[in-house]
Amino acid sequence: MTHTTLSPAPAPAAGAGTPRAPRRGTSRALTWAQVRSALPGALRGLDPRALWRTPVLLVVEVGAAATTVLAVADPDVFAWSVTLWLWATVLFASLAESIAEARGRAQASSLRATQQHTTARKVLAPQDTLAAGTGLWDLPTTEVGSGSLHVGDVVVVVAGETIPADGDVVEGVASVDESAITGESAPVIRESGGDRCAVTGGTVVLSDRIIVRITTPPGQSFVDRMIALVEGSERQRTPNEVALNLLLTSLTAVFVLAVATLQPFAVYSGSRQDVLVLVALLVCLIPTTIGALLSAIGIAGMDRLVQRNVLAMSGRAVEAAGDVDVLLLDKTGTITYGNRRAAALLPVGRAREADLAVAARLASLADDTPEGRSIVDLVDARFGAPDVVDGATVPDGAELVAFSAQTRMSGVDLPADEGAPGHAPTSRRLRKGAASAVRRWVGSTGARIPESEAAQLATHVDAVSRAGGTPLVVAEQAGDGPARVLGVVHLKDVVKEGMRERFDELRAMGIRTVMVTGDNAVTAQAIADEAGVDDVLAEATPEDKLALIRREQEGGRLVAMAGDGTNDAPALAQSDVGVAMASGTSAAKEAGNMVDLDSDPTKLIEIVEIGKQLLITRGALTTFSVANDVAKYFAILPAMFSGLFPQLAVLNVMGLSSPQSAILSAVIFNALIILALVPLALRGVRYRPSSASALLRRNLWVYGVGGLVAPFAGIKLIDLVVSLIPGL
Ligand SMILES: Nc1ncnc2c1ncn2[C@@H]1O[C@H](COP(=O)(O)OP(=O)(O)OP(=O)(O)O)[C@@H](O)[C@H]1O
Ligand SMILES: [K+]
Ligand SMILES: [Mg+2]
Repeated sequence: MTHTTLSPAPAPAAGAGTPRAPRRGTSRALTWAQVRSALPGALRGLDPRALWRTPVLLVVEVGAAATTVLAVADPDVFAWSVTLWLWATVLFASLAESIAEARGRAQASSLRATQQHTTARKVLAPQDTLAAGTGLWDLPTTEVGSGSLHVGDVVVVVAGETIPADGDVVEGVASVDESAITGESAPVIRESGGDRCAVTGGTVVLSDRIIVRITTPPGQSFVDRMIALVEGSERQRTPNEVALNLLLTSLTAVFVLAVATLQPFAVYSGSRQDVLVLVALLVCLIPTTIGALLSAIGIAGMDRLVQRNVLAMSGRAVEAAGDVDVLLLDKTGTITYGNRRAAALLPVGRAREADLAVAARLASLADDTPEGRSIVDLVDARFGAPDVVDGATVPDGAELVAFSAQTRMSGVDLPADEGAPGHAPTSRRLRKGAASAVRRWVGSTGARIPESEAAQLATHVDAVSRAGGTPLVVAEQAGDGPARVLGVVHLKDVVKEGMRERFDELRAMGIRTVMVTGDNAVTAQAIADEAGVDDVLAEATPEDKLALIRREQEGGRLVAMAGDGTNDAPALAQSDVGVAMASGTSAAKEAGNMVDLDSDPTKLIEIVEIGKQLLITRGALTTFSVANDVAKYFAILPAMFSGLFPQLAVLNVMGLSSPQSAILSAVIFNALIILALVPLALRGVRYRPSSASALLRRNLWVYGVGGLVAPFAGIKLIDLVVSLIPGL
């Protein structure tokens, strides 16, 4: 057995190697080309069946259709100008969404490039052989197109080849270039057994070879699903969007009623109004601005996530991210690099280091986790392997005890051997695992660990844990006798760089970070101190993680979780925002609602920022839109009734040139403001970490007062131009 041993963080050497690939969609400014390419989509969006979902805009379209009929019947410059600008209003609204979708598509196409067809080397064997997942190296293979692979198929990928589809490594270790999807040039290790077994279609194996079991059918990979989402074809409205849309619709209904009932009063007081003018008034009063920009804001949020290499599977999760209170992270592979490797053997009592080595190696030969293999590697490196035990494989008749997150142990039951001369043949049971678990197991055999040994064991466990390492205690039971502890294996792991600063940032955003780990309390605390998380939950089983999340949620808090392991899957599914590391298992990725292609748990900072930005942008533009409509009221009402009530002229604070010019200017402003705000809707309102109430106050000021003032200036300016048009 040979394994590639790479440093835990294969960082590209400074000055050497390929530079970091540019982030997707480097140029984020809105260009004319984008607007032009969005035009056909915008025209399609004028279809009433498409507008049906946004009643505010449907009302504008119906109004535009009505004024068209009126203008045809009784043509004059005013009627045609209003009509034209009403159509422009609907078109601009449709254009906003279309531009957002077009930008999403551009973003997605760079992802789609990774989903090209390749040939795959499919292993030919009966289903049960494939399902076993071992001994697949020497089976015959056949070449097939990646498009014809099915879930459960098993393929061999060797150095230099592209991985044909998303899957899990079932045998082997390889370094993989994932730059096609992450833009990150440093290779990553993918290996069977552990929490780093998932591979993504389109990435390239750099060294060694692996056997991969396909986990997603072609066309339904994470990348495919994300593409469908950013392109808008599968975008479903989030509960917040639905609620806001409902509010906008009710407001619209109220104004439709108000404007409709205006006419009887007007007739009664002898100033019957043109239907044209009533339609113009209605369109100016209903919240067209936010109605037009609402879906663009949502699409742009998803789009910003893709730019940061995060694939979100639902818009709802993006919104939830904006309100997250607690972030749970698992330790190994999330806060640390997760390349836990055996570094030292610490014998206890009468056991010699060689005894411990033999037992640890035997107990690991069939342990397909990276930890298990690293123990075999360490013993082989130190003692020159198979000489220590006979044969490199577990003896016939041995029974493996696989590692589980519940038992936190693994090992092997060896059958009775011939026995040394003078000794009766005895069977042996070997276990290794978390100290508390192995102590319990030793106790269950009726053994009492002698006091001196117990003290020595505690010292070793403590020393390893304090150093942030994971101690695995090794114990042995001969026959039915009492078990004895042989010693401790020191598994070393390294905390990822920059964790402390990132957690400080999260704290500034008001988010509490909790590390949840299956490891012991001392190790957990050591790593927690080094990484700077707020809280730890140690010796946690998957059920404990789940219970912790439920507890937080019952307290009314929104929980985000970053994890990579199969044992994290239930917790990822339960949390409001579940971010699975792309390096993690497919179970974790299926359970979460986001996948981080960079496998960086602190990406949550950016995810939260984007979520907050989305919520703030929506709130700000809603405030602006409603404030705007109030101001337009002052432009139109005096114009409508000034003939009848000259006193109303006081309300004509803007000093607009004529009633017709005032009404037309308001309509034009109402249309242009949509276009003017498209860049802001796409870019999002700036977010700086600060308290929610401070943000609210600031935004009410900027967008509320701004929304009130802008129309006065805007309409006045437009009026100056419009009044030059002959015939008005
Ligand atoms: N291969 C193994 N054999 C025996 N025991 C193991 C093995 N791997 C891990 N353990 C023990 O089980 C404990 C739980 O491991 P696990 O990987 O499930 O942790 P976890 O809950 O995923 O948390 P984290 O990933 O943050 O460490 C470890 O702390 C270690 O003591
Ligand atoms: K309006
Ligand atoms: Mg884990």
